[in-house]
Amino acid sequence: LCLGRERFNLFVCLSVCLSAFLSVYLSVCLLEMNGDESGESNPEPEEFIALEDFTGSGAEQLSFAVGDRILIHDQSCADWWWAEVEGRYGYVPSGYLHHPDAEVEDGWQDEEYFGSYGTLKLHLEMLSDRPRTETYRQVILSNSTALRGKVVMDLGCGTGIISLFCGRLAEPAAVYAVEASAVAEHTERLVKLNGCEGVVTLFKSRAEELNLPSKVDVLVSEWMGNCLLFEFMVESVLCVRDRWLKEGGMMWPSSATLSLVPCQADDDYSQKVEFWENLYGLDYSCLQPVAQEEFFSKPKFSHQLKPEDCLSTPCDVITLDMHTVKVSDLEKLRGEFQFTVERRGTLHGFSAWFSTFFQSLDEGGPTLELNTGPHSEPTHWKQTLFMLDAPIPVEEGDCVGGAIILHRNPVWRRHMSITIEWRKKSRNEAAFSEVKSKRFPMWR
Ligand SMILES: N=C(N)NC/C=C/[C@H]1O[C@@H](n2cnc3c(N)ncnc32)[C@H](O)[C@@H]1O
Repeated sequence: LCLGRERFNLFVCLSVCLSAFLSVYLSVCLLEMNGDESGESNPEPEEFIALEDFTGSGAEQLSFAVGDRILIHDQSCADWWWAEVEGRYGYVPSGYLHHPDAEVEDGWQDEEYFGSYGTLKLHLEMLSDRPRTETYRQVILSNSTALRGKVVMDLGCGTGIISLFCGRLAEPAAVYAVEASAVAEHTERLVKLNGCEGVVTLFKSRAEELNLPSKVDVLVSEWMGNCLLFEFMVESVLCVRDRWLKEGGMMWPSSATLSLVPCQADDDYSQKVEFWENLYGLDYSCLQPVAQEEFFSKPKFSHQLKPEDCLSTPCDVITLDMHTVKVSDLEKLRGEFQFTVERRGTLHGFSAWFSTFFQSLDEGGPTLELNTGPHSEPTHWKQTLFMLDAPIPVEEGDCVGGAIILHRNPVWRRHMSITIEWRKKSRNEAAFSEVKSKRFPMWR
């Protein structure tokens, strides 16, 4: 009996300890779970800056605007973080956020940028681009009389070809050839080799740091990047314009436009997405969303858009007047569009390209144009393709309306994101569909 009583007491004691342990354990778990909701139990939330506007979908996602301060409570998932914005909780896309302390030693990445132009590779590509280079030659040639006695600056002259056109095809008083990369060593020799040292003076310097003997009458530069603005060399051109161009001086290009067209892209869609449907008799279709993300979340540059893939007449969505546009205007550029579909097909996405225009120095003289679109001779830029996540069948007479927004990256100053918003109205419908949108980083 006494053994039994001892065992009984032991049993009671153990069960009391066990239930105490369980209740403590459960309350900690509950705290942990509740804590996740408001972040109390987690370490101090970290503050990030929104690089971009974001419109959340569903109750789970938080919307915010570029520049908003976002408190991050949980980064356990790579792409979606648990966040708080002004007392609201939800998930936010981590790619839209920048940590203020993240050491951005140089948002312009100048070392890498000018390094890339220090070898011949990119210059060979640009010089091999006949429509590009020939347009600048024609601009100098057709203005040769008016250029007599003028002071010209060639900003970002590279190997100096535009400066040599000026020296050989016209009689300017002086040409300031400005080049910051190591290619300038070769430019020095090219100026001598082509008998232009009396006219062309080379400045191996960043254009923003120049000290010139005089202001200039003409500022010529070939600054255009993918989607017109990538690299944002245009900022250097505008800074130099404001500092060194005489009142009433000429900018070449004088203006630039970004054009857009809704298009088909059967090859890209079949090779990158449909490809996974039936692979040697095997079903790989679960990889299609992965392929969408990997291949279509960024723009495709150097896309060769065929005229027959255009679903409507292109339209100019953004125009820059190079005599008046301000650097601050470049932070956010928005263009609206409304396309009428001209033939039955599949809307896979939109293609973009740019044109630049060169006003004549002679009153009433012809304006020359460099058009990098699908109806012109191909250039090294070709076109840029923005693929939507789901193809949209379209009929002749349908309407595709929307907007394109170029948002400069507040941290990585040579980068931007391009957001395309679109909606469709079939020809026999009265109302447009809901607006959809997709943001394409170029490239951050
Ligand atoms: N992307 C196209 N189309 N052209 C790029 C053309 C870039 C060329 O211009 C030079 N460059 C760019 N920005 C500056 C600057 N701020 N000061 C001096 N040189 C500069 C680069 O080193 C290349 O040689």
